[in-house]
Amino acid sequence: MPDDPDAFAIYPSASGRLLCGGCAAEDRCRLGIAAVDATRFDVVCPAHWQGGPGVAHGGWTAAVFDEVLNLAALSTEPRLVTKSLTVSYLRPVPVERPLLVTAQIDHHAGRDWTVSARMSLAGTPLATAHAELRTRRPDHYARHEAWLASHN
Ligand SMILES: CCCCCCCCCC(=O)SCCNC(=O)CCNC(=O)[C@H](O)C(C)(C)COP(=O)(O)OP(=O)(O)OC[C@H]1O[C@@H](n2cnc3c(N)ncnc32)[C@H](O)[C@@H]1OP(=O)(O)O
Repeated sequence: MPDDPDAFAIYPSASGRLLCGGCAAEDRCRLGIAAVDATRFDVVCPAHWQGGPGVAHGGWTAAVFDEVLNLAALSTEPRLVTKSLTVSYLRPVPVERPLLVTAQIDHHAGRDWTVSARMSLAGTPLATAHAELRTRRPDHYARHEAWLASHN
């Protein structure tokens, strides 16, 4: 745990990838996301995220959206958290097939962001998502740790 948890921010890894705190040490995205640019992502659902036969777990799809929706705003604001995330599951998402996810910023004012994304296979939409992001307060993680300590 760093001395100042609020110093945490996403920076390019050794290989130039933008990775979350859980994947940075391995220098690979365990969800199977590869950025094409800030708003387009090549994604493959790893087989171990299978929910039904040959089909992605819905939690994997939501996690991918959470990641890319934050990535879409990250170049403008590196200190974001997700306030809400809504996913519409339109068709089953196959594992181990090349998917495209596109994301965009719909609105930004002050600390509030609304963003949306779409996951598709060969041009057919499989799922869509909308999220509210918020620029975190300067003491976000310190406040969380203090709150947690008070509940031990
Ligand atoms: C390559 C990598 C790309 C990116 C990777 C990461 C992608 C993933 C991004 C995420 O998923 S972030 C993790 C999921 N999201 C969160 O954990 C956010 C949790 N929610 C909050 O921290 C706050 O509710 C939120 C920042 C959304 C709003 O807080 P605000 O301070 O702006 O509003 P408000 O003041 O109304 O606070 C709402 C309540 O939360 C409390 N709160 C806010 N921040 C807190 C904090 N930091 N610690 C403890 N409590 C906190 C606050 O005290 C208050 O409690 P009460 O209703 O009891 O009064």
